[in-house]
Amino acid sequence: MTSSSTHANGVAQQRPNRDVIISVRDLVVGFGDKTIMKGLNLDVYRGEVLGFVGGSGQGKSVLTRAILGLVPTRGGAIRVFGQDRDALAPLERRALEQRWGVLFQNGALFSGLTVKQNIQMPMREMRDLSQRLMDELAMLKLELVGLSSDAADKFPSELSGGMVKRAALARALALDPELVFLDEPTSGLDPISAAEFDELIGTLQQTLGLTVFMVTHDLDSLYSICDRVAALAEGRVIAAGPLETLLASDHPWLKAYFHGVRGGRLTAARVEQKDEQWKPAPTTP
Ligand SMILES: Nc1ncnc2c1ncn2[C@@H]1O[C@H](COP(=O)(O)OP(=O)(O)OP(=O)(O)O)[C@@H](O)[C@H]1O
Repeated sequence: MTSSSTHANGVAQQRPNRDVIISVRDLVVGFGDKTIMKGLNLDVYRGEVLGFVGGSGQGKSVLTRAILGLVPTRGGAIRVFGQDRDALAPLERRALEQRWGVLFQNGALFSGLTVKQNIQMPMREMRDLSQRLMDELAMLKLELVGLSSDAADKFPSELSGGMVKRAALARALALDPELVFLDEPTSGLDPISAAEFDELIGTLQQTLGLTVFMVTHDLDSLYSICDRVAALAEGRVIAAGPLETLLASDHPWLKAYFHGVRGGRLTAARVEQKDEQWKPAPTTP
């Protein structure tokens, strides 16, 4: 089931159909005597960019890592592509993990490897490819994320912050995933680089048909590329839906986030911008 909608940035696009790609039910996660997720529920639909927001330390990264199977859960169920990874045999789990790519916070590139070697790391682990083919694929991935071939033989320390993010995105795309997890992809970037990175994610999502789960603090990203937003507070998803729905919420955290001192300025500016777009074109006499 698909229908057309308008992206937050005004670009017409397909609304995500209702195929659930990630389903989280009654999830409980904790460390020691601290419970972080207290019965969390969330659905992520095929072909959408879901922005996941929440205060610092609320558990956004923990949820991402729980979905990826990197932290143990204490209760509930997580299904990705309809499969419960804990119930899978090792080979099936490996096949499932090849269907997603991850951009960890700050890129998490291996500092001792060049960009090309970083991109080839998942290929080496998961595929049996010749070096020549891996070299060609690495160059394609670099081009896809807007990096020149000169970047291939550089080490992460020789790259700018924006280039690190792009190289990390290229690595996340190494195995042609259907689903991509992005943990604060624009953090640490200046506003221009952040906007360019948002645009890149939006373009890739549309051209490659990706489903994107994006943890972010960046209000601009929510406005420009997210189809839906989910908000985390007190161990649960307190709201999920189009940004307009969250903007209208009375929940104290959402009100503070979107209409507080910093968020309020951006929200007002964006609403004004949208009003401008909605004005009818002037008629010629
Ligand atoms: N391996 C761990 N062991 C113990 N506590 C942990 C572990 N990983 C995360 N936590 C705790 O879980 C809580 C949530 O952390 P998480 O990194 O998910 O927050 P976040 O919402 O992503 O924050 P931020 O926006 O600041 O990145 C924090 O209190 C953190 O200290």
